[in-house]
Amino acid sequence: MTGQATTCQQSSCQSNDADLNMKVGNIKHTFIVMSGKGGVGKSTVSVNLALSLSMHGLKTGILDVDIHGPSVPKMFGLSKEKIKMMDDQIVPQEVYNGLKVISMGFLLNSSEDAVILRGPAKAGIIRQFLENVAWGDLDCLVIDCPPGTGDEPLSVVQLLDTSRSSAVIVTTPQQLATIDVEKSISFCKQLNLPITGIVENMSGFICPHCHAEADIFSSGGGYKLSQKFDVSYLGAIPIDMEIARSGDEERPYLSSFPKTETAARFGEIVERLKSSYLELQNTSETDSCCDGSKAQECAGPGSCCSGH
Ligand SMILES: Nc1ncnc2c1ncn2[C@@H]1O[C@H](COP(=O)(O)OP(=O)(O)OP(=O)(O)O)[C@@H](O)[C@H]1O
Repeated sequence: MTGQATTCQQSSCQSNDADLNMKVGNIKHTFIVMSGKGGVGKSTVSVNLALSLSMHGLKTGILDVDIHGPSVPKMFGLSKEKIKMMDDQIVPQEVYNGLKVISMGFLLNSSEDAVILRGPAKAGIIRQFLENVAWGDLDCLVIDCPPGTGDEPLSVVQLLDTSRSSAVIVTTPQQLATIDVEKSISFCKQLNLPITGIVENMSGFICPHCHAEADIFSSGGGYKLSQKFDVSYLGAIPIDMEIARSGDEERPYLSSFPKTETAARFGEIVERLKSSYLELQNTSETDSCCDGSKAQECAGPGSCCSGH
């Protein structure tokens, strides 16, 4: 463990919620990417969705809170980067024309370093990544969580305003993975975190030669889950050898293959994320009064404004 990683800055942990709300207030919406199971492609999906949102003109950031296995830096070719500070603030790395990236990996001396931290220390680091990063004004922040429903996703949800955040749940099609996703859905429901929808990754394999599709890990598990729990289905990403290769070559798939069948599948998911983002923006605008209070809470003319 590195000295930096272990040091939970007490002053920051104890800073008040108003500070955090003000900073996070510059981020219009946060998509929290979760999965019940490890290795289902959550980081791959997070990285490519964040890049695509950014390429669609939304000011976007990605925060990797996978404290024990941060893979986002490698996927952007940023493995050697370290945390940069300016005026007491952490400065995010910028890639692909303005996509902002922060990862626990930037605190490690090397990717082989093991991180041994208990829950409260992890919560302190996650808080700093939300509070002390110069994110600027963002339309969307994508948060890549470690698998499961442990300390990291719990801290993220507790620190954020759930009216401006929602979950994107990634699964593979097999029953074993979908059983674990049920736990993620239950986690969101218990914490009142809205679910934007489910993405089924590694859903079938498109042969690069004959273009026939084979269901190697079966398919449809994510869709069935969405029906069972009345949650939106965002779409499916096939097994694609170029996705695996891109990860190894330290670049996001969509940066090199923007016009393939797989890219089109990512595009459909991003369109759904964008619609959900715009819908939520409209709702919050019509819902809020001139002083920032909820319209329903406004006592009407002569109280905070005369607009109702
Ligand atoms: N659709 C896909 N086609 C081919 N390979 C994929 C696909 N999705 C992910 N992979 C590969 O699977 C491996 C695991 O992906 P990734 O690291 O994104 O999973 P994860 O769920 O974030 O893992 P972890 O549980 O460790 O956080 C990577 O090598 C990645 O390149």
